[in-house]
Order: sequence, then C-alpha cells, then structure tokens
Amino acid sequence: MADTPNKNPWLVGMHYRMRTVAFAMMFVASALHSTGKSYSPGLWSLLVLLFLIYPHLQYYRACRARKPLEAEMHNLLIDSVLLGLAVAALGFPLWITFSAFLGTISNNTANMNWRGAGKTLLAFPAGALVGYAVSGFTLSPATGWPATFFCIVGLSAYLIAMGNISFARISRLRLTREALRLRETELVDANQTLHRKLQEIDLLQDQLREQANRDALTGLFNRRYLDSTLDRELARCKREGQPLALILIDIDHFKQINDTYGHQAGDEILLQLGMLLGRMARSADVACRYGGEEFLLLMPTMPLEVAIERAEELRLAFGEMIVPFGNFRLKATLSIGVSAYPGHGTFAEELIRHADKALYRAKHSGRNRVEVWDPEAVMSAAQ
Ligand SMILES: Nc1nc2c(ncn2[C@@H]2O[C@H](COP(=O)(O)OP(=O)(O)OP(=O)(O)O)[C@@H](O)[C@H]2O)c(=O)[nH]1
Repeated sequence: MADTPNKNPWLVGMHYRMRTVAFAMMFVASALHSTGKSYSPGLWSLLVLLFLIYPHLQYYRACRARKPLEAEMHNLLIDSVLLGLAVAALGFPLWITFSAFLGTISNNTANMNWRGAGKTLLAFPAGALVGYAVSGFTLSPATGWPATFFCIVGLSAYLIAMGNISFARISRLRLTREALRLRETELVDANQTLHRKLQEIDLLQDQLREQANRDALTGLFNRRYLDSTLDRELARCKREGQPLALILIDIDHFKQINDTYGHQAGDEILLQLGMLLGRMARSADVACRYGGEEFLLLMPTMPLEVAIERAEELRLAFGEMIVPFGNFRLKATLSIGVSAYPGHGTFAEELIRHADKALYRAKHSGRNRVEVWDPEAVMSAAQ
C-alpha cells in the first residue's frame, strides 16, 4: 500500500476500514461455527483469503483505479458475490448467512440507493450459487450459540457504525453546503462591488477624456480636440458635398489689457469671449480656444457668405460687450480671419493657414474687423 495516494476519496478509505473489520468478524464467526466440524484445508484457505486478505486487495484496486469512486462501487458488488460464495461454502449457517446478507445489502443500499439493493439481490445469490456448486451442495443452517451470539453482536455493531458514519457524512455535507452558500453570498456582493467600481472607472474615464479635450479656463474645446476633429469634419463635408468654414479670432491689444489691468482681468475677458462663442455656436459647430488669446470656430456645412455674416455678428457682439472687473468696465475688440472649403483649400492645415493669413490682414488693416482669405490680396501685399 506504499503508493496509496492522498487523492483517494474519503469514502474509499472509510469502506476499507469498515470492510477490514466486518470481514474479520465474519472470519471469527466462521471460526466459531467450525467448532465440532471439520473444515477442509481448502475451506480454511478460502476463508483466510476472503475474509482477511481480500479487503486489502480491494482497497489497493480502488486506489490504483483512474476513478477510485467508481471502482469502489464495483468493489461493493464483488463483496456481495464473495459473501454469497463464502456462506454457501459453509453450508448456509443461518446467522452467518443473515449477517453477511444484511450487512452487504444495507451497505450497498446506503451507497447506491435502491439500485444497490437490487444489484445485491442478484450478486449475493449468484455468488451463493457458485459456492454451493463448488462446495458440493452441502446445507447445514444450524448455527451454534457462540457463532449466533457473535453474529448478533457483530451485525448490530456494524449497523450502528454505519448509522454513525451516515450521520457524520450528512453533518459534513450540511456544513459544506452552508459554507458554500456563504461564499456564494460573498461572491455576489464582491461581484456587485466590482460592477459598481467598473461603472465609476468608466465615468472617470469619460470625465478624463472630456477634460483632456477641454480648455481649463473657458471650458471650450482645446487645440488637441480641434486637430482630431477638423480632418474628420472636413472629410465628412467632402463626402456629402457640403461646405465648411473656419473663423479664427484674436483679441486686439490683449497684451495691453493684461499690462494695464492685470492678468486676471485678461482672464475674465477670455472667459467672457468663450461664453459668447459658446452661445453663438450651433450644435454642429466646434468652438475652441486655439492659443493664448486666439479662438477658432469650426462650422461644418456652413457656406463662406454665411460664415462671414456670423463672424461679423460675433465681432459686433464682442465689441459691445462690457466686462466688469473690480472697479473697471473693460472693453475689447476682435480681429477675425475667415476661410472656407472648398474655395480656400482642401486640407485642414491649408484652411487654418489661410484663415490665419486673413486674420493677419485684419490686424494690419487696423484691427476690429473681419477679413476673408483672398490670395490676390495676399500677393499684392507681398509685392
Ligand atoms: N490673461 C491672460 N493672458 C494671456 C493668456 N494667454 C496669453 N496671454 C497673453 O496674451 C498676450 C498676447 O499678446 P500679443 O501676441 O502681443 O498680442 P496683442 O497684445 O493682443 O496684440 P495684437 O494681437 O497684435 O492685437 C500676451 O501678453 C500673453 O501673455 C491667458 O491665458 N491669460
């Protein structure tokens, strides 16, 4: 038994102990029954082999099997066959036969349900038939009182032990089931917590993504977002045969405002311009802070003429705006450059460059005005 691995189910070990004790008791009962009879050496050998050696062989077999539990169920039926064979070889002594039959059928029923009982009813008589044939059809049911007494005590002890083991198994099962239920509840709780955390992470990721695309001061989109959006919007307008306009906005003499009233005053003006742009932009427009005091309004599907009108409206609205700051009432003006697809370029970078050139012209033509990209005007300015 050196290689009996620990992986063997508890049931196999328990059966081994029960079988070893029960079969040893059967041997004692047979020996007590032998008083006054002359058992042949062959019969003694059979009894020794069956009741003292066989249980260890069965355990070895179950331990070596690929499926020990399945092998053990077969062992139980082999027990029935061999017990039938043994009692037949002894001539069916009544109490020994009764003990052997009741022991094996109750054991098989406990392990295999009614099917176990049914199989025993076939296996035990089958073994008995073989034993009866081999031993020469002897029949001596009378059992002496020592063997009878031993059988009654032994069978009772065996059945009590079985009841006790069943109780232990049921208790163990109940405990396991309760532990499992507890673990299941814990798992459900953990799963819900995890689900909540994942939702929080999703939300935080959305917020982070949003923050990464926004300017902290004005809340408008930032240049990073514009870079990723402009190409996409332009491609969409090209696909759909729609125009697209850009207006680039710069606050005039902003440095002067900063220098005169302080950086915070400049920030307040930037904030107010951001809010004005937000109010004037359509839902399809993308209003963004393009640089320090530069803003850009991307207007998909907007023709150049309308974009110029919108730029003019914006310039006027901002020019009329009074920004209170402490005791001061600040005012500023805007210079705006406009470019549009398809007339002023087919690439995003080209359109921005041309809007910037138009803005440059607005600055150099006296500021507080809207200028549209005009290649000829640029050329003549260059000459
Ligand atoms: N308050 C404030 N000022 C900023 C911010 N970003 C850039 N600026 C300032 O904006 C000013 C831009 O000045 P310039 O580029 O010389 O332009 P300008 O004074 O507006 O003159 P023109 O554009 O030629 O009319 C600089 O003084 C920057 O320090 C900001 O976030 N807040």
